[in-house]
Amino acid sequence: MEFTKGHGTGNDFVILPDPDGALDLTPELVAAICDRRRGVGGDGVLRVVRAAKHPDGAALAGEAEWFMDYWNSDGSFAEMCGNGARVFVRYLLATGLAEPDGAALPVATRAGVVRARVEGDAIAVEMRRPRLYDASTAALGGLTLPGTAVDVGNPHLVCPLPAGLDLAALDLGRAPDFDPAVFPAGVNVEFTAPGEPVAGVDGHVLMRVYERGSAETLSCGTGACAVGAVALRDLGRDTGVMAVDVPGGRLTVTVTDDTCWLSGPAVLVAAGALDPATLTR
Ligand SMILES: N[C@@H](CCC[C@H](N)C(=O)O)C(=O)O
Repeated sequence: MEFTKGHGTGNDFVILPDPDGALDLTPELVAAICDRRRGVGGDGVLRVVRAAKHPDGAALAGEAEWFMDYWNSDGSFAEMCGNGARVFVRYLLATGLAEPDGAALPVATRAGVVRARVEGDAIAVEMRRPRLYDASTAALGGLTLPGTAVDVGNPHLVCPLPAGLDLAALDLGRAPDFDPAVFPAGVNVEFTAPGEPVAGVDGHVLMRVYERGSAETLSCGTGACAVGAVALRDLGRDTGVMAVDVPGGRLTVTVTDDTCWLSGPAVLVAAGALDPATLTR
């Protein structure tokens, strides 16, 4: 089985080319591939499959040639992955499966079609505008932190830390508790703190994330969009540009009236072949 390894601000993925949807990908195999000691290692898997050849992509085949079949490292599915979409597009362009013709490149996902463009070294993806829909809480190490539930195609809970709490000192070695009545399918939890002023943007936020299905990661693109939208609301704004710093680097989030652009580096670092039989033995 051929694979390529890539990452966006340290959110890393194993990319599996499967144009005709012929791979027998199971949750067990995905978890084995993502195992950082016995497998290739990654926060998730991106299967590159023609939309027409995947049951979840077929309805979108008229709008996008390629479907991003995203899996978390524990073998669960997610509707959307912002950094994954950016790395997916980097892969399509690097392998010639898509041409950088100046127009936005459509990619089908379980959360609908997203559109990507190349911005110098960065790849930007246009997703749905984050929908802030509820107040909720996350509990972590004896703390109960109020937050905002946000739908970015997948579920998020954004919890700004109270003054005096150190973002870097949070122990994200175990999952935060959340209200399953608000998040029946689980949730990605972002913890945030204000950043120093940055030129050229409307605000700057620092974030760490505990991802549903992947534990703490160095970055989460949809999480950054959720954080950007909450920070803009807290500034009294509907739209604007936010710099969101994650442990793996900086993402730029632009919230417009209708959509949200996520921009940042997307890099392919290795390629090879793996033997599923040895991984699952
Ligand atoms: N890291 C991703 C989000 C991946 C999916 C998430 N863990 C979920 O289950 O919703 C991103 O960059 O958006």
